[in-house]
Amino acid sequence: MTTSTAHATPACPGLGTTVSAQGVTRRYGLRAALSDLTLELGTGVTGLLGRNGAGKTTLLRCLATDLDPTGGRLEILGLNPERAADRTEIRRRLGHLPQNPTLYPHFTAFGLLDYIAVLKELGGRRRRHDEVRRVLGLVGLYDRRFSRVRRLSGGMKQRLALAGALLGEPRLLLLDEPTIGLDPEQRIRFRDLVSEFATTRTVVLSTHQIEDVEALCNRVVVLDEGRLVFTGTPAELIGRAHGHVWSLPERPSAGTTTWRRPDGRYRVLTPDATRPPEGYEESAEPVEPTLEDGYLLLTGAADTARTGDTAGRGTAGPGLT
Ligand SMILES: Nc1ncnc2c1ncn2[C@@H]1O[C@H](COP(=O)(O)OP(=O)(O)OP(=O)(O)O)[C@@H](O)[C@H]1O
Repeated sequence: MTTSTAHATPACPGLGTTVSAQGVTRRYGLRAALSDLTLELGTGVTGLLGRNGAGKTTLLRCLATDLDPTGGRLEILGLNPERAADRTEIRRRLGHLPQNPTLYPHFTAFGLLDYIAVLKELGGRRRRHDEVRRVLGLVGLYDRRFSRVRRLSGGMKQRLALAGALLGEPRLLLLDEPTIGLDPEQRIRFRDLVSEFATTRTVVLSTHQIEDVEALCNRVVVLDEGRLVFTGTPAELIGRAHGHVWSLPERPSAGTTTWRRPDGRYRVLTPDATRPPEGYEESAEPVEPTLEDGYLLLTGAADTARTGDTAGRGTAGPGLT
């Protein structure tokens, strides 16, 4: 299912709605970081994609009740974040890993999570400590629980911040670029953790790592300049690029998104038409598209790469309707 701007979109069928946004707008001064966003999300992992500045963090911050929309209506976990009592209840039930989490450097890993658990009002001392140990185990930092935060590596700090978001088993988990700095082993561990977590809960994952979206998400939302330009399954986004990807024996003269593969042939993404680039009708071989191809076509980035025109946004790919 695809939408250009403000069309209602169903959540995962049969799995209930966790987040409902109706015409949500968020302005910073005159700039609209989110424009008239209508969207419903349910159980599972939703991948939030978009270029730098597309509005992903702004959307997550609105869902985390950290920012108020300047227009439209949000419903989160059946509650209205405009009402103070509801807002408190939403905050009790959500976990948020922000883009630049604040981690007090002189705390130990355990002490920091315990501090967050106190703020989250997670029961008495014993229950709280059990919960802290549980999430430390989930992110593979149990052995480092007595290390000072400042002595942890970048990837470990990221995992510690994730553990903080997981405290209390939130119903809604908001993750802003969570896999930055993780090594491959930890990234797999992250996928395992999030995919299990999302069998009964809602996860919204903002990322530039398209392979994480392919691996984890049952739903993809693409933002472009604050507008919703796609919502659907990963397979539907890949489907956008069918017939647009080719393998050629040489770099085509008319530029398009391309690179030289290890086998010496050039992988080419043609934004305009589902036919081989002109002059290569005989030698072109069709290539199975990836999610990245669908995304590049949708956001017009394939055209931008071709022209080298980073400001030229008038050449949107065929997915923009
Ligand atoms: N506090 C702020 N004050 C003013 N403008 C802001 C503020 N935060 C974000 N913006 C602007 O809002 C727009 C959306 O920013 P946002 O951080 O939501 O994008 P993003 O998709 O998360 O980007 P990235 O992928 O780079 O993290 C951008 O134009 C940005 O410059």
